[in-house]
Amino acid sequence: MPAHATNANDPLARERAHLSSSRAALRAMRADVESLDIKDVTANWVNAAVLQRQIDDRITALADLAHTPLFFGRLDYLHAPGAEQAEGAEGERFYIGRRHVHDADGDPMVIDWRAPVSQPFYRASKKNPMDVCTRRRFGYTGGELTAYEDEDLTDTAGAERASRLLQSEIERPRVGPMRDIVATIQPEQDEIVRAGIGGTVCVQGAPGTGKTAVGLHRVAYLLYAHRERLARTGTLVIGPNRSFLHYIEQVLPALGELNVAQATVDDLVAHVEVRGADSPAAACIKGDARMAEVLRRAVRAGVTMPVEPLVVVRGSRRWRIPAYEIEEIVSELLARDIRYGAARDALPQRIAHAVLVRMEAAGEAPDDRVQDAVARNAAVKAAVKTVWPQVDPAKLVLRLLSDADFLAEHADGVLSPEEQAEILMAKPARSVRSAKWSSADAVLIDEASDLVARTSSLGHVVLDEAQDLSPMQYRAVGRRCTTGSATILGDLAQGTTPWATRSWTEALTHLGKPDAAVEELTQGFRVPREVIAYASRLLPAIAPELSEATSVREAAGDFSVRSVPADSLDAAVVAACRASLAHEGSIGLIAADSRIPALADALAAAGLTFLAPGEETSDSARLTLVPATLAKGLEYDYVVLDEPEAVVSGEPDERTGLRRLYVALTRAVSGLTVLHAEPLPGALA
Ligand SMILES: Nc1ncnc2c1ncn2[C@@H]1O[C@H](COP(=O)(O)OP(=O)(O)OP(=O)(O)O)[C@@H](O)[C@H]1O
Repeated sequence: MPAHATNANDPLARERAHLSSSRAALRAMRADVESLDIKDVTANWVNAAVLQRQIDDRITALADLAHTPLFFGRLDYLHAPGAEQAEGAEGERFYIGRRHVHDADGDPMVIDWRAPVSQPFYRASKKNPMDVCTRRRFGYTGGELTAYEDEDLTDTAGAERASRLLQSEIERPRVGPMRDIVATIQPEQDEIVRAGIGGTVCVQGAPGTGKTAVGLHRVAYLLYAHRERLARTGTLVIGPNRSFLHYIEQVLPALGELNVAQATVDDLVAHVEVRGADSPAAACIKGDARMAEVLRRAVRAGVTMPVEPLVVVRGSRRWRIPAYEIEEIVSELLARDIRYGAARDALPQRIAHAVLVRMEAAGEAPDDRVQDAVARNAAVKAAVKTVWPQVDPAKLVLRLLSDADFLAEHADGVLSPEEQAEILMAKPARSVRSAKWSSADAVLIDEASDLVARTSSLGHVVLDEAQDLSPMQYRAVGRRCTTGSATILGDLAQGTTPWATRSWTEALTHLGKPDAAVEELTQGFRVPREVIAYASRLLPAIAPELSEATSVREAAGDFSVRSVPADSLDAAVVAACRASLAHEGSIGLIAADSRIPALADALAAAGLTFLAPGEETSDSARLTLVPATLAKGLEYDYVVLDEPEAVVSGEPDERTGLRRLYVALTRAVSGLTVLHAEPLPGALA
């Protein structure tokens, strides 16, 4: 590998020249956009504002970030693949980067990693070279191109060699928020990233196998391949909590995608303010898919068959529709698979039609306007109001949860009397506003809302840490992608809710995508070998069907488990944090939620400043104090884990406790120190 570029014949010097001219081209592209004058092309201020926003987004997307290399790879093909594959570029050689860059003539200098021509960069092998003869990877130090590495894919005799640049990228210490992995996406990951938009993909993967990374890159890929369609229909990334969303929020913008919404499941169903909490037993029942049937019955329960005929007066004439005829119309609407609200909206026209039939029979010739007028007639409106009353979803759920008879009527044969008793409010609330709603209640209201009026569907939804969702929550996510597709990411071993997913097939059924393919990722990129082996001792107790993850990290982790006297635990934890701070990278002190106040005091007394999860670590603030319940999905270079037994006993049952511990044990990239005063949980010892 060339050490340093000295002259123009040096390949590294030539690559650097290509880098600087590509950068210049990118600056020119940005300058072009900045100089656009939209005054003359927009008719009104609304258009102007929309256009200006698009322009601002584009200017942001075109920023040349000093520390993110403009290209990270080069492919030399045996035959020119054609401009159609390569963003208009001709020839056999392509530079692969985060974004497309072209010169003043419009000729591509850097090809987007998502273009078809870039795919062999991730997938080609000596066994299947995909018409590529050389794959070149570039190494950067602080934004400077400093190295390259070639793989000759035509040399089928030579063995596949692990790439040093790839390895050093994987082993790089972590600081700050999550970053993209475009330069090093692995073949098994790339298959998921580039899977077609039509199908839903579900990924089971052990901690650190790149599920989150893959999900985010998949959104970026789909936005590239189906830009217009997704601009219309929208994309959404769903994560478990705010701190997690903060941690991942910069990945897509770094890939040039600024318009992907992020939310938690609670955000999606925020019809009411959540101020209460359920017992685990009540939450399990409220999250059970059987609740959908209870709600369906309750929503339609208000529909009553008329007993009186309907009389519509028009001018000097009276038109009489007998009760049985309205009953027929109502029965027909009930039998149809349409939303309660849509059926209610259709009812006046159906009744008006019956009136019109009579008018015609009497020799009149009414037109559409007459039908509309009849539909708006006060008598028709009044009939609709009694026969098919309006449903307020929150009021309906409130009634179900506070009126034992109403619940019994609609849960009959669905929920046992004990289950019904469990979900009834101890103190029935007077109104929707004053009720102490729980987050499971909000999901019920969302289901009821969808029974009344269809929830609009997005083009693609990525659901991360899916294993924690209840069946009712899967349904809530599923109705947001009925006409689109989804990427479901999770790990059954990390399910820490009492209703955690037992099987992906079941989850996908609740989601409404029973035919989705389930893929598995097994190569771990985060956790050192020794640490993952230690954490995997818990697998027989928490997810016996899953196999242990491997680790692609070569660097041996710093790993120790130390027993200390109870009265010196806090001091030992502080000392371990201090020792970890001697290394570069981020440090996470993970502890049972109940231990957080004591540890916060101990850190403060020792003069160590610390952050809360989700707050951005930086070179000057690298220590985060993490309650075990917020550790999911996050990672730190060095982790200090306080008192495992407290993490386990902080949960309602042992299996959940051990799963919480499994999550905490698998956050470390370079080192893990476990400190305990109580005996370690049996499954670990
Ligand atoms: N191909 C790759 N190249 C380099 N780094 C990678 C690659 N895949 C994943 N990583 C890194 O490994 C770490 C773990 O990835 P990620 O958080 O996506 O895993 P996960 O499967 O979602 O983990 P968890 O189950 O713990 O939430 C991240 O730092 C990610 O950037």
